[in-house]
Amino acid sequence: MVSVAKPLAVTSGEPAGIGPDIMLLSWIARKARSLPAFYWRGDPDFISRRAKRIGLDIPFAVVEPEEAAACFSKCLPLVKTGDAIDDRPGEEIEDTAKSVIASIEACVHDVLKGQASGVVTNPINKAALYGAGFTFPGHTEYLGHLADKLWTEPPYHPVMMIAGPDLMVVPITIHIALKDVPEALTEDLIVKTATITANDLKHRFGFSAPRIALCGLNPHAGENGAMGLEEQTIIMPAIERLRADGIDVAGPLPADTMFHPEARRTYDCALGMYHDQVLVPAKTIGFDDSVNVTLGLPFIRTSPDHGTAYSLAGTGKARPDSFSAALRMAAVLSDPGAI
Ligand SMILES: NC(=O)C1=CN([C@@H]2O[C@H](COP(=O)(O)OP(=O)(O)OC[C@H]3O[C@@H](n4cnc5c(N)ncnc54)[C@H](O)[C@@H]3O)[C@@H](O)[C@H]2O)C=CC1
Ligand SMILES: NCC(=O)COP(=O)(O)O
Repeated sequence: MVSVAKPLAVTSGEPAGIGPDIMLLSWIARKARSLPAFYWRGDPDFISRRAKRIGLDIPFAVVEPEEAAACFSKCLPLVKTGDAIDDRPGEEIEDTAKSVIASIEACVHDVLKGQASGVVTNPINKAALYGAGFTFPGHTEYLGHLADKLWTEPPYHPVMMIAGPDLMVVPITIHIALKDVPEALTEDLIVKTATITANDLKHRFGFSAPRIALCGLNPHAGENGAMGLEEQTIIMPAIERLRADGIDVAGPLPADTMFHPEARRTYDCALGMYHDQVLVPAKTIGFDDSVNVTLGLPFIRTSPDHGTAYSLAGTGKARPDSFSAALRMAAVLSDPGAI
């Protein structure tokens, strides 16, 4: 089993989604999958009903975070958080948003208090949270906000990475409409994101000299300006600044030819100009073993690379692989000597 100094704090995620299922299935397979100790923050009655629904006979222990590590090998530790929740898989239930957000916030506080080694988030239904007044596009931005509010050296710039054994990618703009990408893409944003990525690859992931590849924005990386100018006016100047800072950067490269196996061997992490440009190849190549990890934060946060998959919730058919990988990665990042 991978060891952690303190257990990992796992958020409830969207109760109608597969988050509860993959967490339960991971605990059941904790030994076979070599998982670190963790506890789940949410409604204990809800999770025990979900376990029964998918045919799992799990001993639970309702505990405080500091008691979780001691019982993890025998019982699944639950820390009561938020309101009572009905178990209605696949159905959007009103009024759960407050509890979903409370669970994220409580897990972050646990890390701040030294009771948890990191936060592993379960998928949320973003639209449902927006409907309840949540003003952040996703966890990544919300966790950046919490870091700014709670830690001592703001501002933090959260960077989304999808990391798998065969491909690591970072989208430079994240949760914004495609039409807004050219406007949002600036030389400073590229330099900041690539610098944080290179730094975390070195200090958290153990790459001694990380090689970054930057995608172009336009087809054929602009074809010398015939298909767009952003490569020349924004991306190339950013690359020159990064190189002047000693960062190994290639690009701007045509995104359509960057992800075949031979091309992938030439870099350690690909930075795309927008979400789908790099998340499509990452999830196509490594859907089950990739992890969403937030760089640039003063604490460790990982997550499975997928969403709530409503149609699988409560069926026992959701694969827990990416969630288990997120637990292992959080353990390794919180203590690179853990494995
Ligand atoms: N970190 C997070 O909180 C994330 C949340 N989401 C949210 O999830 C919701 C649904 O998004 P979708 O784009 O449909 O993505 P999704 O990842 O939930 O589903 C995409 C496809 O993959 C399948 N799938 C996903 N996880 C699986 C698993 N563990 N085992 C087997 N099959 C699995 C689903 O059944 C579906 O066919 C949205 O509300 C979105 O906001 C999406 C991505 C990340
Ligand atoms: N497609 C990945 C994704 O949307 C995850 O977002 P976040 O909630 O981790 O910020």
